[in-house]
Amino acid sequence: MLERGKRVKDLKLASMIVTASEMGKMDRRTIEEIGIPGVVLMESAARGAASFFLEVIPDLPKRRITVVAGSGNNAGDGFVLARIFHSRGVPVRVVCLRSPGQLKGDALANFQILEKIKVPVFVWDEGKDFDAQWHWIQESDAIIDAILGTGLNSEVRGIYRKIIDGMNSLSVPVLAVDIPSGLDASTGTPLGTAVRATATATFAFPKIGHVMDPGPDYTGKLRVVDIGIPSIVAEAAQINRWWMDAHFLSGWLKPRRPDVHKGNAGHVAVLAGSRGKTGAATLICQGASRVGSGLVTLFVPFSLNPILEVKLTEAMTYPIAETDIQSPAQAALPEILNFLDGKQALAVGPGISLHPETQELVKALVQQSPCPMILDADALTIFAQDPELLKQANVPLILTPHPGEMARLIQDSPQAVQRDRLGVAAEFSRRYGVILVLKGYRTLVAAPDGRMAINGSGNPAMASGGMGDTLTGMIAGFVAQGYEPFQAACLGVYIHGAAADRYMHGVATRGLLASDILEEIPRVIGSLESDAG
Ligand SMILES: NC(=O)C1=CN([C@@H]2O[C@H](COP(=O)(O)OP(=O)(O)OC[C@H]3O[C@@H](n4cnc5c(N)ncnc54)[C@H](O)[C@@H]3O)[C@@H](O)[C@H]2O)[C@H](O)CC1
Ligand SMILES: [K+]
Repeated sequence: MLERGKRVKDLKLASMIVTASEMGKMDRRTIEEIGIPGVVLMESAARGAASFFLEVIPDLPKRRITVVAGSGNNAGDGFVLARIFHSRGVPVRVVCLRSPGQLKGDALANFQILEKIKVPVFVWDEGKDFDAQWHWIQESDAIIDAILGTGLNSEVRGIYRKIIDGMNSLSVPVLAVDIPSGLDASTGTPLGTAVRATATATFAFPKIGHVMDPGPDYTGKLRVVDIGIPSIVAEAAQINRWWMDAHFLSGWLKPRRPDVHKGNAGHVAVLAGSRGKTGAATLICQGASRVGSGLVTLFVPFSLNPILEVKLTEAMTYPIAETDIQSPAQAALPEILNFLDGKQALAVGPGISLHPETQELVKALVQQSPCPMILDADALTIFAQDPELLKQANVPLILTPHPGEMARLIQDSPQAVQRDRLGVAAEFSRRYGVILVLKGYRTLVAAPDGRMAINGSGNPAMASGGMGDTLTGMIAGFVAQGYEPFQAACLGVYIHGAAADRYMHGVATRGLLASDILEEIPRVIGSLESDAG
């Protein structure tokens, strides 16, 4: 879980997720333009890391701690940590993987202090036998990884690789400074190899590498340590990538007016369902109602109407013309368009089938709908052949693909999507001018203007049919209540996962039904409303 530093100044800033280079620029501006010396940042970083590490391993002071250091400022943080523990009488020692002669600046200054206070330092000699030196690290009860941080710039090889792999083979907790060594801070990909940390203390802001797969497997428990980067520097960085949690969304939910009524709390129209797929339509409608929409109407193929009248209570149904496979027919277009006048959102897709007539109906709706549309499931596949058609919309579009549907939309493989989730989502959103919700572990919400939100809620129990339908309805519900499409998508995505978290808290990692989370949705909304104070 992502834990916040104690002093959260600006919630939006506290939710920023940065790349290595964005962080490096903020460090440099803080030091060179604002005038906070690097050693002060280094001291703050190490002291924050020390207190977090002591929280994670309370008996740390009783352990033989080895700081394994590289050659840059990540090592510098490690040297300060060694000094902190040494000053508390902890049997700490330092193993330098590079000659101290290569150290410079703040790292060298802190290394020289270690020498003066007689902290035991061992300098690894690559010319000597590995096993004869390995005991310096092996004889540890805890290891602090200060080898590489955001300065990683190539694949880890040679002695660094051997030592990192060796550390990973020990059954000793490894506490990472800033980023597990070897993990690319900007992507979450290990470059050759990476430390599998028990916990990571990172500085100022979480990095993409901490939260995007497989980064969390290496990061372990994460704490963001506030080291005093001035908010003027963070704001000037104009980062538009955020971690989505209650902090980030707090204040987004507009208070309900006392005189609100079902006629002015948003009317969601839904086009979903075909023979054998009536459950999807049901879940969309219920998701939309549960986030607070005033009214929900489901367009349903005529012969299925009696079924949906039984399955739905709060939502109304509007029987429409159907094809020979009981899916929505093209002939339904005029009635649907006429009904949409004065409605605030149209959700389309789950279970409607790929019947040619249904495809033509959906394409016509994208061109002519008077209200924003949320496209999911079959509606996404319909556009996979020709995503350019999405540009014909005169209203905002929100697309909610899972990786397989995303792959079809970009004519590539799901593996290619998963290899670069942020890049694929951002590029598709920008190119077609749509809000793109790329579902999966750490669902992403991308906007054409470059905004990107990474979802922090949700759990593996959500891997079950119907979850996406519920989400589609929730997002449509927030659009219908007047939230800007990016915000509506963020609220839907975060609350959807948080509702699943609430329901499954302490239960299991499986067995969750999409309908189970419906009752939890207002409880999550309630906690966000109370957060807003
Ligand atoms: N975020 C902050 O406000 C602060 C961060 N600090 C720490 O500084 C490091 C970044 O330090 P930097 O000197 O830029 O780089 P590293 O220490 O991460 O790397 C050292 C050095 O390693 C070499 N290198 C790069 N890739 C490889 C490789 N594959 N194999 C071997 N060697 C490699 C390269 O020469 C690098 O320069 C940040 O993580 C924080 O820990 C500040 O101390 C406090 C403020
Ligand atoms: K590190």
